[in-house]
Amino acid sequence: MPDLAAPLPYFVFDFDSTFTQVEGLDELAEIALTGRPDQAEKVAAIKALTDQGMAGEIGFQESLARRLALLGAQRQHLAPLVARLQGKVSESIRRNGDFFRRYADRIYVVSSGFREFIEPVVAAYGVRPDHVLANTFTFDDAGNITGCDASNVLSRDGGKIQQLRDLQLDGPVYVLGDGYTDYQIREAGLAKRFYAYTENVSRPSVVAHADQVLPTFDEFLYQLKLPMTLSYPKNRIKVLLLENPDARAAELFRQEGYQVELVAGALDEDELLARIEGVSILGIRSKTHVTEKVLAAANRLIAIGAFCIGTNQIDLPEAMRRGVAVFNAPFSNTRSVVELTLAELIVLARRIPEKNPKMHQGEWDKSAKGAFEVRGKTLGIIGYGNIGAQLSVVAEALGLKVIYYDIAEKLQLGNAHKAVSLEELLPQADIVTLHIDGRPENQDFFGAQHFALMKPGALFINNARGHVVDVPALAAALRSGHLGGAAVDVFPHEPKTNAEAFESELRHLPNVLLTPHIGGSTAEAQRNIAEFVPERIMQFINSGNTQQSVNFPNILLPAQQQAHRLIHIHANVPGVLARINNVLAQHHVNILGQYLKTNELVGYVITDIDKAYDQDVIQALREVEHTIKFRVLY
Ligand SMILES: NC(=O)C1=CN([C@@H]2O[C@H](COP(=O)(O)OP(=O)(O)OC[C@H]3O[C@@H](n4cnc5c(N)ncnc54)[C@H](O)[C@@H]3O)[C@@H](O)[C@H]2O)C=CC1
Ligand SMILES: O=C(O)C(=O)COP(=O)(O)O
Repeated sequence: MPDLAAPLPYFVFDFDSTFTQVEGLDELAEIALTGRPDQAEKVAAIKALTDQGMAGEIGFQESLARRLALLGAQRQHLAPLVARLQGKVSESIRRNGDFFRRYADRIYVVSSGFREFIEPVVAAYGVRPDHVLANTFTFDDAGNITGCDASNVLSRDGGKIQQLRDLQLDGPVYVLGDGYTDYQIREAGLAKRFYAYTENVSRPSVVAHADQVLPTFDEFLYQLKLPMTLSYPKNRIKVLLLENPDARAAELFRQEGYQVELVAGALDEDELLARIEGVSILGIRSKTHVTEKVLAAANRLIAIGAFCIGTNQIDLPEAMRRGVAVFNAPFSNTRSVVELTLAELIVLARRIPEKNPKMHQGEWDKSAKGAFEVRGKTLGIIGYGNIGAQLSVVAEALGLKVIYYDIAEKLQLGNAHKAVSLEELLPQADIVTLHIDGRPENQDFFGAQHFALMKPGALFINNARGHVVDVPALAAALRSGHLGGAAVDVFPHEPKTNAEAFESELRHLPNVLLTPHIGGSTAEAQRNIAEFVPERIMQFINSGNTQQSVNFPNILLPAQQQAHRLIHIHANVPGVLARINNVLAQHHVNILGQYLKTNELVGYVITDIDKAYDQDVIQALREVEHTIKFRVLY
């Protein structure tokens, strides 16, 4: 870490694949060879030579000479090349352009690439031509690029070392680059530190020699406590994804620059406790329980993503008290559960769970006994939420009569009839299906007295949560023959992974269809969930938007240009907003926009303030009484 009271070190940047995302010569080859049949082959050969040179496998001069011979480029290709490179400046360098303009005196770009394309690209960032050290092309009279100026030290092996010697910089030098030749400057004793820059390409032989690895330029600025655009480097945000959400989720988080770690199954409390430290985003599905103890150990947790609908597995009030926002995917898999339920009620009505295994054993049991059409029968839906209500509409289309019961007032859809109690619904229904949520009060919601109220021969379906049904009572109702059959997708105790055995007293009962909690397990649902949840979480992290959070007051404040955004989460006690605003007033900070919303436990304030503020105000805001979490977003 430099002593920033002293003059800054000199920063020596490589250009190709560091300042820009790509290699200039590779891009030039693509432009020059456009439309030629051998384009792909030649570009591939040039790229291979670039890599060999960068990794130190062949000498730099050999790599360069061989690439130029293959190139066939002309002067007229340089303007389109510059335009292309201007659009391919590394993302984190682009967003921290102010740094380059502000410290232009201390910045050099030293590259074995070519001045003709480097100078105009870095000039837009305030880097002066005399601080660009690079090769130059040679041309023939027809404008063909014939090679490079051989008198330039950078065209030779060890060129960067010699160039740094010639520069005679009068202070410590920090080199940032992706290539072996960048490391060699440090090896030769001409740089104090070498940072392997891996935002665009990571070469093991280079990373192995680095003092530090930089996944982004934000990380460099953060480590050196230099001014930066983001308040925190995204590469420091760790995501732990459990229970196999669709691969798209990890892809989206990685695209955002986060570090992602995957665990195939669920984790129990002890296992999660061992892994939660340092995690900023935890992704789970229905099986991992996020308890008070886990939340207490989660020292960096910002958000939990439930890659499913149910959130009963999360201690939501405790998450709230700790300022951890929870998001789920309330709609993405509802259709899948509806389709499964429809399939099940027909399959049960035809007694297929009994007939199918018999067929596999060679037994031909053709009979109509106990089989019925569902048309005209009554479907009793308990829990008329997103799934229950959608099922109601589709079931009516099949010719079922629908009766439903919900503790909340719900709009009845189609010709569905509302029952005021379970006692009213159960004796009327030929098929009863549960779609209530798994809140703790619903533990053992449906028991022996409810099965007794059902019609003899009626069917029972539970695709909601295992613990809402008294399973021994269900087994007894099936064994006694009172119920005609059941389909069950969810169980009080479910295996954590596919490697564990499934135990239940429902196994081996007649006309019982058992499925391994697959109500939402379709390609469509999983893909939708894997897009929806990361999007919500990233919106929360980047802009403070808590829309559709399960446990946080929902706020959406439009982004303000030229503002800093402060996020303040506090215990919901009187006077906190006044205290926040007192601190801002005392520090003469101008508020550009502000929004407060509270729920029973927490208050959530987004404040946009003027660009100009001193650092003391941030500390003072952190110290406001009853603060749970405070973040500067940008
Ligand atoms: N098997 C699977 O793979 C899946 C299971 N689920 C489960 O299905 C549940 C329901 O999902 P959604 O319809 O999307 O949720 P939702 O929240 O839209 O609907 C739940 C409804 O149940 C009602 N309710 C809750 N407790 C009740 C009670 N004791 N008596 C009567 N009504 C009650 C609520 O008022 C609400 O209207 C989820 O919470 C989840 O546990 C969801 C998706 C997939
Ligand atoms: O969405 C839900 O609540 C579900 O029960 C689906 O759970 P899963 O993602 O399959 O563990």
